[in-house]
Amino acid sequence: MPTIGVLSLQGDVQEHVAALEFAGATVISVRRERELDEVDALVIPGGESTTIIKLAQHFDLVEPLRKRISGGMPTYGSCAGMILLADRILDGTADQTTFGGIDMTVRRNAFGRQVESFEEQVSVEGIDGGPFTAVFIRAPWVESVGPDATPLATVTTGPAAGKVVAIRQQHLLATSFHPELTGDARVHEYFVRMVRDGARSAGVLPEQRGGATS
Ligand SMILES: NC(=O)CC[C@H](N)C(=O)O
Repeated sequence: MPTIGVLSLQGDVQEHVAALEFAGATVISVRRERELDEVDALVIPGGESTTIIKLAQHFDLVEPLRKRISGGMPTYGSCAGMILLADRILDGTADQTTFGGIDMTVRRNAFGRQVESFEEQVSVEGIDGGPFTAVFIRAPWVESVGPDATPLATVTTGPAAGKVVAIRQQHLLATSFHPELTGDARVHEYFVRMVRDGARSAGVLPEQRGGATS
């Protein structure tokens, strides 16, 4: 069973922990580099990207995180987590940086001030069982996608129709919305499968993990 960390600096950490445990992962909180060293994969929660990056700087986590993310650690970011996985951002604060990893430009708070929060049915490529009730809370969207990343979902109605709200690049996954808030664990199950598949192809599971079936 893979150990998945949830970056626990700020944001809806507990909701991700619950969804990952439901999806069959062993979960730990990550706030220190030594905790990061223990995990096979990481979730960056929704919250406030400016606060998360500041706290990551405070805890000397930025470079270790960049190294793990670019080195192949499966990582999933929801909402603020999506912003933090973007190689480029728009409408960030003056000095706002990210961990990067996904070849995309993300616009913060893209859905507009009036629309602080809304729901929409969104189908995600590669995830069966019908559309998600996607909850957007001061959410980003993906403004443009580079050649290395693959969009998995777009908004279909309203002024934001056509905007990408879920994306994957190899071992990295991001959604503008918060599946951790709706009791629908399919995105987390998809991520746990990504972690297991990656570990298997790297020869880490199941042989070097004691042969347990996973
Ligand atoms: N729900 C969220 O994670 C909101 C993201 C927030 N607007 C940010 O810039 O980080």
